[in-house]
Amino acid sequence: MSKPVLGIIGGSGVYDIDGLTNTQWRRVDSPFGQPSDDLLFGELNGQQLVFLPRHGRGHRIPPSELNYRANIDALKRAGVTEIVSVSAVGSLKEELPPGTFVIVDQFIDRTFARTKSFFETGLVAHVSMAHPVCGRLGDIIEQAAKDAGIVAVRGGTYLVMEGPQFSTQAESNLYRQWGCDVIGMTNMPEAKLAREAEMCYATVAMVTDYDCWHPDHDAVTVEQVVKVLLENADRARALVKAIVPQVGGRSGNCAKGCHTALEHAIITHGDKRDPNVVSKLDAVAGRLLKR
Ligand SMILES: CSC[C@H]1O[C@H](OP(=O)(O)O)[C@H](O)[C@@H]1O
Ligand SMILES: Nc1ncnc2[nH]cnc12
Repeated sequence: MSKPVLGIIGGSGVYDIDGLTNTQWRRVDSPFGQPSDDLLFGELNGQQLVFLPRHGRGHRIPPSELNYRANIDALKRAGVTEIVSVSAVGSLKEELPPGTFVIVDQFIDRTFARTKSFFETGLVAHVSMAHPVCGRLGDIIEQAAKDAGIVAVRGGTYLVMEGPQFSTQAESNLYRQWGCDVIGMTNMPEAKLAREAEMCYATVAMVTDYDCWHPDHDAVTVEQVVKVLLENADRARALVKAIVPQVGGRSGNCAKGCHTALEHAIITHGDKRDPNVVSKLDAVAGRLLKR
């Protein structure tokens, strides 16, 4: 049974969390390489919290070069059990204008140039991604938004593109035909790796633009994204503050199965496992591999 510790992965425009006490930026080493930055450890109203700026402080690292494995592994080593991703996204629907917060519940992963699993030759595992977002954490975010007086749309499909260039209009229209709601570049393989590491994962997507499909709006620019993010920074901060106390209330493992996702996922026979691969997975899968 894991003690609940909230980890926040801050996306574009979110490079720090204010209002924390007992703060310390601490380097956490990972066998998968360098995380995006040091981790910020702190407390919010007596509740422990760990923060990681996804692109590093100062936004140094593009989506395709992020070391997603090191980021999730480092958060796991830091004791994090539930991850809330805060991400800027483009809107693929008229009714989701810039400024809307969406509690995403599905992803379509169109990325192709990233390492997507902690597992490899020498230790093979297949986890379920049918429900990529923890519904319990989604409930917590929804309730926290209500408590903080923030309107947030529950549910939505996030199309994850490779980037770093924004989409062509043909691509944007295709994703709209697929029924996707929002588009971004980072939440995959992050969500897949969080599942493999048996951590709850949920996303607060902050709509910053209409991508490039909308006849009445110019195509997205970084300038526009940053402008809308700054306008919404106070609401994002208030939402995080409201989430923290609710995460602390969990007792026992996540009822949605996030903390036991690997239970029946590892298929490589005990005598065929590569000890080098196994040793790197001490944090991610140590619970099962030490047996
Ligand atoms: C600065 S616009 C494009 C950039 O913003 C989003 O990042 P994040 O998900 O970390 O907020 C998007 O995915 C792109 O990486
Ligand atoms: N339109 C867009 N496409 C991809 N990522 C984004 N992040 C913010 N807006 C975006």
